[in-house]
Amino acid sequence: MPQFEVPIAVIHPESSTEGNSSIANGSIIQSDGPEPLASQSLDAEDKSDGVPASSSETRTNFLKRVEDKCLRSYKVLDPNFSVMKLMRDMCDCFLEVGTDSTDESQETLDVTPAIDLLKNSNAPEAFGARSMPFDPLNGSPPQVPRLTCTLNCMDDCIQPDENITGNSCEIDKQTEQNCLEDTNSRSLVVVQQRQLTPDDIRSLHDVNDIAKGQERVVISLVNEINSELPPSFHYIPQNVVFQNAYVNFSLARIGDENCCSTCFGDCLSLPTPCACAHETGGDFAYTAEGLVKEELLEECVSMNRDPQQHCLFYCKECPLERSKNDDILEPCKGHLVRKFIKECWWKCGCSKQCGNRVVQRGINRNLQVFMTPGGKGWGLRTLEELPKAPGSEEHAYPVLLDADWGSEGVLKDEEALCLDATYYGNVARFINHRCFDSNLVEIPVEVETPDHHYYHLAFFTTRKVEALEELTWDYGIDFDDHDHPVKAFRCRCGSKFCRNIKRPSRSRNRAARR
Ligand SMILES: C[S@@+](CC[C@H](N)C(=O)[O-])C[C@H]1O[C@@H](n2cnc3c(N)ncnc32)[C@H](O)[C@@H]1O
Repeated sequence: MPQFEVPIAVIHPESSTEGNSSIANGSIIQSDGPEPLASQSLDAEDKSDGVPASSSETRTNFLKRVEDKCLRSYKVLDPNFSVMKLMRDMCDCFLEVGTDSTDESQETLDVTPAIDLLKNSNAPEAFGARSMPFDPLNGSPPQVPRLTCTLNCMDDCIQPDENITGNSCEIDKQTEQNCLEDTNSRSLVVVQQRQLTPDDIRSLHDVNDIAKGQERVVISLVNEINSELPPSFHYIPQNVVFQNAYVNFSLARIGDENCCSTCFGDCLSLPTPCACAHETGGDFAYTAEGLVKEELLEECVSMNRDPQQHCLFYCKECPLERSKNDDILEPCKGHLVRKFIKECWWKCGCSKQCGNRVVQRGINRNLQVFMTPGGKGWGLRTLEELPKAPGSEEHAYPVLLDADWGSEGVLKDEEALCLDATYYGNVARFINHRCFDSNLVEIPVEVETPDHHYYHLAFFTTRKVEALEELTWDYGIDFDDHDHPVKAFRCRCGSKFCRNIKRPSRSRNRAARR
């Protein structure tokens, strides 16, 4: 059973969850091209006679770049020659020229020769525009520093903001013909609306790798459904403590009984399991292939699907109930006593490649963020077949780390932790909910500290998952609990066990533990 640890998020006190439940719409998609330019407008007028010297220079520079590119790319123009590619190259060149330039006075750059080239090319296919940076704050259509890089002649056919989407947009042959026939407006437009703030830049998404190289694998993003942009958030591969969250890591808290300082190499190859297997009953949680062992996995799946059959504990004063705005404090609805996995950590003597270090090594599966066709927004899918139980860590929908509340007596509000990937998170923030028969199950994993108060939530596949299948997780939402600090949505999971349609009585208990 393979594992992949995904979600990473910001840890904050549970009480600050309120108001964070919705994920901001709109975001930035950044192509692998250059960063947004300083003020540049490449307008439609033919100013070949009166262009300012700086523009003339830029124009020459631009044309040379296009020519160089064409020479490199189109030495032999074969029957498959694509105008689309040429258009993309043109956009690239504009961006490069604009980025190179420091002259803010230049406002126009005539590209008539390039468009003439297009006119003469008998373009066999539709035009397209590249993905561009977008407004992370306001969503679509983009409002902030952005590049609008498109043919003016498209304006008659398409609203300007429709020209650029998260991916690319196309216009039909008639539109293309109209464009080619339009002799009055034949240039590219690059418009700057305002300067990017450092925060804008940090939250730009690279569609080729939204993790920006911070994971062991690249994680691409595609939208084949509509023009919606990904939400604005900062990708972080590790949890970060936010606000005044009560998280205390210290070597001193890891006692000798909780680590294997005398181990060497791979703990899984020891004839007798070391101290790090105590948490899982004296046997390691993982197989030599890095998968969660079947028995543990089945138990965790059963716990999620049928919590009533498992041990629940009830807080004297439940922080979850306290966080609701009710006048009367409702009794605790119960929390599952969960199974933990404990990995080897800093104080252990084994190697970093030890088989009892899986979640801490990060994502190693080929995953992709994609726009779901069923109205659930963005989702996460695997690009490769996953056997039962590959895992990945941490996540998205705000989750209470309540697995050990029972042993903590009366918990102060600031001690109750919540994983929230609304603004900072990893790819697991895109995992959508599926009632009951989801293909992922979450298991708490200790990596830094043995206190069960702070832990990672790792996702493991509950069955074999086909390539391109969406990865889903049962959030355990009680769709009828309107007081819950994290507001539910209208579930479109498509499961025949969907609790948003017919709600079995057990769901209230499930929801209560999150
Ligand atoms: C953790 S995010 C998942 C990623 C999200 N789809 C997005 O586009 O960013 C959780 C949100 O996704 C949507 N969502 C997740 N599962 C859903 C489902 N089964 N039906 C409808 N919406 C869902 C809800 O809006 C929910 O608040």
